Amino acid sequence: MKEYWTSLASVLGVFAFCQTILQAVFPPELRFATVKLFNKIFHCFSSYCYFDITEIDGVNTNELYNAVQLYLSSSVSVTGNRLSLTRALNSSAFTFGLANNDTISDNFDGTTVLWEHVVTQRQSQTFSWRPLPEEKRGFTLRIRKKDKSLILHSYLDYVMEKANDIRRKNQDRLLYTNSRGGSLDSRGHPWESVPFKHPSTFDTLAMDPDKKKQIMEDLQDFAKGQGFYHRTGRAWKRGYLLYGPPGTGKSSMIAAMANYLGYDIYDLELTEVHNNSELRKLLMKTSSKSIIVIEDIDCSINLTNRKKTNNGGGGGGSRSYYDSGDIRGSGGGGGGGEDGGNSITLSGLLNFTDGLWSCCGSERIFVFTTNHIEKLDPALLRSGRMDMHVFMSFCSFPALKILLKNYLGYEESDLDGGVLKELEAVVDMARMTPADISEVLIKNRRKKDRAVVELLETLKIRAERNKSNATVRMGENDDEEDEEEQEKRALDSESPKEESEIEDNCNKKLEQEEEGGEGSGDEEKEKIK
Ligand SMILES: Nc1ncnc2c1ncn2[C@@H]1O[C@H](COP(=O)(O)OP(=O)(O)OP(=O)(O)O)[C@@H](O)[C@H]1O
Ligand SMILES: [Mg+2]
Repeated sequence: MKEYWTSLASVLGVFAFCQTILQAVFPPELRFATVKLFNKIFHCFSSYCYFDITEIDGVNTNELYNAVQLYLSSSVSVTGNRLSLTRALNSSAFTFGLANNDTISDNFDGTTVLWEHVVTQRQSQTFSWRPLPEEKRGFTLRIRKKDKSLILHSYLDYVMEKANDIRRKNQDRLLYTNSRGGSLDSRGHPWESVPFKHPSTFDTLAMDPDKKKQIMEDLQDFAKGQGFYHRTGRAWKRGYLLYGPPGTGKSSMIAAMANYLGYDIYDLELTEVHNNSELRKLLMKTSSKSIIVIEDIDCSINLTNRKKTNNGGGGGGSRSYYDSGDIRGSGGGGGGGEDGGNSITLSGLLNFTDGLWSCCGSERIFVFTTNHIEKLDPALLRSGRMDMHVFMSFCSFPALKILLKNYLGYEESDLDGGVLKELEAVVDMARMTPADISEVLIKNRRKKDRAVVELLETLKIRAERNKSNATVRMGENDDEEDEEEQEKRALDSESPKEESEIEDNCNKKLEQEEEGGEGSGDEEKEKIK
C-alpha cells in the first residue's frame, strides 16, 4: 500500500514538474496551439463530431440552450437518477433537468446521439455590459460523423419544435395588453402581460352546434396548416370577425379560441396607439401561436377614412345583426369614430392585418369584434383580412339547451317535453342574448325548478313585447330615429315593471305546482321534473 502511494506521489510530482517547465518555457500562445493540435489529431481519429451549445452566446441568451434543456427534460424525467428541478415563472409544471456534467442519449430517425450538460466555473470576470453568471453552462451534442449531414438540421429543428410544445403545455397562457400607451418596459417590450385564466371553452359557449363545429374545424385546419399555407404562398394567418349585439359571446368566443388552440392573446387597444409605425412595432413584437384581438373595432378609431361606403341608410350591401331579424338597415352616424388625437389610418390598420408586415412571425390569428358590422369599411372585411365572419346572435333554442346544461346541469331529457316545446316556441321571438339568459339562470341556480319557470316567463314576456313592437312598426313609416329608439328598447334589459310581472307569474305557477296539480288540466302537466 505504501509503495502505491509513493509511486502515485512521484507520478503526480513528475506531472506537476512537467507542467511548470511547460509554463515556464513555452509562452501561453504556444501552449494553446499545442492543445489545439492535440485536439485536432484526436478529432481526426474520432468517429464522432461534437457541437457546443452554450447558455450565453456573446451577451445574448442562446435560445437553443433553453430549448435543449426543455426538450431533454421530457426524457430525463424517466431515465435520470440525479436531476435538477425548476419551475419557471408563470409555469404550471415542474421542469426536470440534466444534472451538471451528466449525459443522456437520445434517438432520432434511428440514430443515437449523446447529450452532455457541461458546467464549468467562469474564469476571471471579463468586461461585459451585463453581469454574467459565475458558471458557464452548455450542452455538448455528440453525433457520429457519418450521421451529421443526415440529421443535424432536422434534429435541431425537431428539438426546437418539441421544446416549444412543452413550453406551451407547461406555461400558463398570457394575455398581453398595450395599455401603457406606447412606452416600453425595461426589456424594450411594448406589451405587458398577465397570466390568462379565462374559463370559457367551446363546451361552455352557447351557440348553434353546427356553427361551433365549423369554427372549431376551421381553427384546427389553421393550426395544422403550415404545409398548406407554404404551398399556396399565403402568410400563415387567419382573420375572424365576430359581430353581433352586446352579450352574445364575442369575447367569450375569443377566450374559447385561445383555450382551444393554446395560444396567447394580444389585446390591442387601438386608442393607445399613436400612429401607424407604432402599430407596426406592436405587431413585430407579437409571438407566433397567438391571437391578436381588436375589440369593438368600430369604436376604436375612425375607420371610414379610406372611402365612405355605408352612410345614408342601409342599402343593399350593408349588413347588420338586425338583418337576421326584422329591424333596420344602417346604423349611420359616427358612433365612436373620433380620431381622439391618434393618427392611425385605415390603411395602417389594413396593412397591419394583411400587408407585408403582417407576415413577420407566423401562425397568428386576428380577431376583430364589433356590434356594428355595417360601420366597417368593406376593405377591412374582405377575405384575406377577415376570412371568416361569425355572426353571434341572440340565443337560439340549441344555444339555450347548452346554457341549461351548463348552468343547471339539465340535459334535454331532464326537462318535461311540454316545457321544452314552450321554450322552443318563444326563444327566437324573445331575442334575448345568452348574457341575459345566463343572468336569469345564475340568479336562481339554487332553485333549478324556479330558474326554468322564471326563464320561460321572461322569454314569453319578451317575445310578446317584440311581437307588439313589430306590429306597431309595420303600421308606422320607417323613420330612422324611431327605429333606433325601438332597437334600444329591444336591447334594454327588462324594466322593473316587467320584472315584477315575471316574479308574480313565477310565484303563481310554482304555487299551483305545489298544490298538487289539481288546477288547470293540460297546463299543469307542463312542469319541470
Ligand atoms: N354565447 C354565449 N355562451 C355562453 N355564455 C355567454 C354567451 N354569450 C354571453 N355569455 C355570457 O355573458 C357574458 C358576456 O359575454 P361576452 O362578454 O362574451 O359578450 P360580448 O358579445 O363580447 O359583449 P360585448 O359586445 O358587449 O363586448 C359572459 O361572461 C358570458 O358568461
Ligand atoms: Mg366583448
